Amino acid sequence: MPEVPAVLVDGLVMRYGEKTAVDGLTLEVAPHTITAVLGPNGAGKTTTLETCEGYRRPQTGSVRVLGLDPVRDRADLLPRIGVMLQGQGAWSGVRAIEMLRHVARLHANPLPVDLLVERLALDECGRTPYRRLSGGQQQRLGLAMALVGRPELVFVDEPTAGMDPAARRTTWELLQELRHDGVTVVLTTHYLEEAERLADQVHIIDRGRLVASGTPEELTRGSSATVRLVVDRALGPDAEAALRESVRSWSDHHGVGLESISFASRTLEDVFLELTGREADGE
Ligand SMILES: Nc1ncnc2c1ncn2[C@@H]1O[C@H](COP(=O)(O)OP(=O)(O)OP(=O)(O)O)[C@@H](O)[C@H]1O
Repeated sequence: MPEVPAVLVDGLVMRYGEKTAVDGLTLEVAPHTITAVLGPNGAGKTTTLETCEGYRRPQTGSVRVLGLDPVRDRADLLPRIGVMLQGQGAWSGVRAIEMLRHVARLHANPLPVDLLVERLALDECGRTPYRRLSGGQQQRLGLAMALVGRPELVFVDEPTAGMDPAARRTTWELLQELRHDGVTVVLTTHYLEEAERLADQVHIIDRGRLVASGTPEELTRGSSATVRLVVDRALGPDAEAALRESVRSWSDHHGVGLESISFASRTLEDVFLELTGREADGE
């Protein structure tokens, strides 16, 4: 028997007064995958996620999460899902790690708090009251709180917004490890690179409707206009000149106009991570 979809949104319509935020949205999330929901500001992503999390009741259509109704079956569902909200709600005066320990105690079989503290470098903000944490620290704490209960499914709304590049990489690694361990991850993001790197499946929504679905490869396949060549070592000036010459002669031969050729040894992110003390992943 095929496994139940981790999330099934069917004909969902959500309105705020006159404003239709979600307009007949249907989408499915396969278990044990990372699915990215993309869309411009106001597309209805957060509203959809909040409905899946049981914070809002579908006005029209239905939502099933792990086969359950997020409102009616909330008590059964809550221990099985992790939620990282945008602008994480937290008690402003509570210290970061106390809060994480508190959330851990609410779960039957929590992850060791110290492990999360170490992975997400939360020790640097352990005694700081929540309201004094930087935006990126609040995000990391929010992620830790979403994961501490060992959920089967996590909803992460713009998980890396406001994170520095090192924290963003750690978050990507953590999300990939979760998928490897069989957890389903549903994320929204405005960083297309994030979706491209992480997601098995991408849903693009606009004005509350699904406009495209597919793997990143399926969505980006087509005729190529940008060709990127990655070589395994730094090229000296002679090798660069020879490569330029070969490319020019190829383009003359095939009648293809060249708009630019550029050479770069590292990305700005590589330089940043090197200078701020964390090695790039060697990718
Ligand atoms: N509580 C609310 N009351 C009234 N309108 C709302 C409310 N929440 C969201 N909206 C409106 O519904 C639409 C969808 O909002 P939503 O937050 O779901 O979009 P989003 O795709 O998550 O956007 P973003 O990328 O900016 O986070 C927007 O036009 C927004 O202004």
